[in-house]
Amino acid sequence: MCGIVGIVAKSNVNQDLYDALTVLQHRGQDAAGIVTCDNGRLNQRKGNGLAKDVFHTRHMQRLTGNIGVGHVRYPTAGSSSPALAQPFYVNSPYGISLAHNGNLTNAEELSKEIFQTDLRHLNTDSDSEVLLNIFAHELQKLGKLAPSAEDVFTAVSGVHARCRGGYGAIAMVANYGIVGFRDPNGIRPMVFGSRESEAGTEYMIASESVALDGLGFKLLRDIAPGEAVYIDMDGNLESRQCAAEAKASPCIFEHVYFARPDSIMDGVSVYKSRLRQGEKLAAKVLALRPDHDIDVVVPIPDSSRIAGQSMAHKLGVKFREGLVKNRYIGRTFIMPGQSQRKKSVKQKLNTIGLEFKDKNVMLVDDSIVRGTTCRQIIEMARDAGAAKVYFASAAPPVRYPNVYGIDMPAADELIAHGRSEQEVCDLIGADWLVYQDLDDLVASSAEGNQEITQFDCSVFNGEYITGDIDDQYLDRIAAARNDKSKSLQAETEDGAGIALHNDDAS
Ligand SMILES: O=P(O)(O)OC[C@H]1O[C@H](OP(=O)(O)OP(=O)(O)O)[C@H](O)[C@@H]1O
Ligand SMILES: NC(=O)CC[C@H](N)C(=O)O
Ligand SMILES: [Mg+2]
Repeated sequence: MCGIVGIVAKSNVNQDLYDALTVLQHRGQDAAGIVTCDNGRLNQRKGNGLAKDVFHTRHMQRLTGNIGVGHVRYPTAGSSSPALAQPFYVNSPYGISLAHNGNLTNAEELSKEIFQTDLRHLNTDSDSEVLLNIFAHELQKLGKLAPSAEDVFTAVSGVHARCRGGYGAIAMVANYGIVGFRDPNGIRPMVFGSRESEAGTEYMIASESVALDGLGFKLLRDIAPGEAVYIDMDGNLESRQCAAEAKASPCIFEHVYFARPDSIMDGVSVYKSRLRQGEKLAAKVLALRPDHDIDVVVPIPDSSRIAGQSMAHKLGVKFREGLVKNRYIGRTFIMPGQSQRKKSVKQKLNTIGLEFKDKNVMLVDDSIVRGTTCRQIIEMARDAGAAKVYFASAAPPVRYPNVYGIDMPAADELIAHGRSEQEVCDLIGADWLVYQDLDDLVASSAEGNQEITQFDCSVFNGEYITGDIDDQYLDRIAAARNDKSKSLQAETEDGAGIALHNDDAS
């Protein structure tokens, strides 16, 4: 669930790429990178941190060129080392830089193929480096001195044939153009848009439409599942369906949590989808407890504000912002370690006492994943004098790992895994817990675009739409990426800065 962007413009793209990354920052806080191409030379800056911390004026000045790609990272494979910051680069063929959002589920097998059959070297354990090398190999084997749009599309078809999982990617072929492509299920999102300049039409491809809005690009449309969109250096755009079989199954968790509400994703307004989530949740509350005694609905900022508002309205009770967020703390869920997440909740949110004192409060959050947030907030609500503390989740219980680009690899770290709703309620210390039904969540999104008949809901129902996920795979990723393994990895990572892509302190 990273943020990716690519721009083909008529003048330097550095500032626009930077601005787009800051708009996409909610998708990844761990590392950021930009690569531009100027007269055949690539300029690159990447490192750990937020976009504003990674790019200084001196870097921006050197990131010249009318074409470039950018990335903000939320790690879902490999470590958090600067060596895994993106875009990744490979010199052959042509010089390709790639920014990836998602997760390949067959990266391990592909790594072997890349070495043994494709005769290529991988320097990290990032699945994105795998994706880049597969794309590069598929393009190289066409043996062209200069690749055409057709060649690029053939290479994307080759990627579809070999890579499994969820991926949205933007690749820049030095001196030739930029291609954006999605996996055949369109699990991860991607849109493109255009902007008119005096010198001609400019294009942007990005994870979310908010990146286009912020920079004056007009949303043209989503890239379809399995489709690729290629823009050459002169600004000629071509698109092609490259997958043998494509069927939209976008990740519903984007609508729950990841995406910004002002984005339009696969034709669905994320804002409206969240409004509908709140209405349906209220309908469930009214059905279960027609004589409820809720005095006030309080959202847990930020992501549940919209669902909280529509829920309160439908319930006919007051909506109050009883929790204030420290805007300088990032999103806690996408932080890499549990201790960091836990500490950040208290630093991030504080109660306004009068909204809790002697009241029956319905707290609303978009989802409960590890239970880090809700446990602490319920405690805070009680400390603030609430009479009763009810809790509503705009998403159903998260019970299964995600394998498509959300870092929820270990089932036993999910508070609802193997537990009934009542058990979760007891664990988090609420007086009543109500979860959204999955059908209602799906309807909240599907009502925004009737053409999408299926969503990836694997974290709620354990059904993995790519069909290649078995228990052994889940055990493997759980062992490799649970919180304990990640903190051990972080401790032993002192040498990481010495990898090929150094994070120079300059
Ligand atoms: O059950 P948990 O493991 O705590 O995860 C769920 C919480 O994490 C997210 O908030 P986050 O602070 O990341 O971002 P937000 O400010 O966008 O709500 C999400 O909105 C929930 O509040
Ligand atoms: N969240 C993502 O999209 C992550 C991309 C890639 N799998 C990584 O870990 O770097
Ligand atoms: Mg939240």
